[in-house]
Amino acid sequence: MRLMQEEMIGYKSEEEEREMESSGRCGSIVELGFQEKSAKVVVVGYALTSKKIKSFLKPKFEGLARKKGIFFVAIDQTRPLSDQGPFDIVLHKVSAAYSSILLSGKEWQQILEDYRLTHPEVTVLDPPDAIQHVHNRQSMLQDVADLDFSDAYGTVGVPKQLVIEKDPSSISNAVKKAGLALPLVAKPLVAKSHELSLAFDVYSLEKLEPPLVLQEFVNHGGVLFKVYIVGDAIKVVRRFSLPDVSKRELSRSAGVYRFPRVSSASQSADDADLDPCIGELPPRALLERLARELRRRLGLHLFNLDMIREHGTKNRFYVIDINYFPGYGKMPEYEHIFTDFLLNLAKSKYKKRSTSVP
Ligand SMILES: O=P(O)(O)O[C@@H]1[C@@H](OP(=O)(O)O)[C@H](OP(=O)(O)O)[C@H](O)[C@H](OP(=O)(O)O)[C@H]1OP(=O)(O)O
Ligand SMILES: Nc1ncnc2c1ncn2[C@@H]1O[C@H](COP(=O)(O)OP(=O)(O)O)[C@@H](O)[C@H]1O
Ligand SMILES: [Mg+2]
Ligand SMILES: [Mg+2]
Repeated sequence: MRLMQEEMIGYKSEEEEREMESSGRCGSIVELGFQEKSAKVVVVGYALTSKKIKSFLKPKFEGLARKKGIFFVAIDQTRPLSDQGPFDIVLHKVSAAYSSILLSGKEWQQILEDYRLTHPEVTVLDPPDAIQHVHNRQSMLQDVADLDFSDAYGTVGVPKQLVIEKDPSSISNAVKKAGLALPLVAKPLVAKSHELSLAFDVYSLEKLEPPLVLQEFVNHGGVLFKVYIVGDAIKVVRRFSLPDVSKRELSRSAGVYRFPRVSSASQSADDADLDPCIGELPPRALLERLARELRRRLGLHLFNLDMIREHGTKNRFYVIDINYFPGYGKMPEYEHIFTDFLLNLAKSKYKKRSTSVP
């Protein structure tokens, strides 16, 4: 059976796209000195790492954006934001690593927050405190747990987990008390760190350094679904993941195995000849509802979910990771999806502004 390679929801037809282009752009009207005539354009200020600029602001993407009237302008973090632009949209990924040498991550976050409050006409993608919420592996999954998602298409939960703040010697007791089943995945509490350990006995976990999240390992046939969300649009791709651990293997193994970074090494599984029970994409209706709920609860437009299907079940899914502003450059057709998203955002803001004028 040939599996559908990818699934897109909320994607516009070329006709709609042309219509949008010819209907004139929205957002603020900016006189750009380098253009012959004044034009309605959308100005997007960005504060991203050089790694992100390289993977996301690719020439093909910037070229398409320009054609649609979207211009990207680098933000100078050493100058007041109000003196720059004016921007319609500010695109950023908040983290200590993204601040300039003159600013700490916290200071940059405060600058963005103040700017957001004093410039309601600008859409700051996304609010810094909402991003912080998914920087911690405990709080990131709380909304999925609270959602307790279940419908005709399947269920979505989070693996049973436990946070170890400090004192590694208490781990074995804490694990037994919480009733977590082996094997366990240990992840740094801060989502920015990607080192991962797989433990086959509780005592070896005491070698690890808290703060940690300990999570039950869920067998999923070695395939993971990356669900990319860009506003209302969703795109799903398959990636290879950690292989299943059998009962026999578990009973014969001990110790803890460390992996420097599983996800970045994992390859696309879209072209692999997979057993459909493992590789079939999560139902589209389920993803639409889940994404809608999470967008609202998390207050984010730009994120992805790492989802797995419990091996042997029809549609019992777990969300194991949420990433803010992930590697969209790896998402097929991101150029069209992202530019449409930016145009729609500017358009809705512009509409709101013009209707609120007395
Ligand atoms: O750079 P990429 O393409 O590997 O993107 C990373 C993401 O990969 P993905 O798109 O999910 O495959 C990656 O996702 P995973 O945590 O690896 O699942 C993170 O979002 C990472 O950001 P950070 O290091 O946590 O701040 C992302 O890194 P940054 O590009 O934001 O530095
Ligand atoms: N509870 C789990 N059960 C099974 N596999 C897991 C679990 N948690 C993580 N993994 C595997 O480890 C990888 C990395 O974990 P993840 O939580 O996504 O962290 P990162 O932020 O480093 O990507 C996942 O992509 C998946 O392959
Ligand atoms: Mg991940
Ligand atoms: Mg992650």
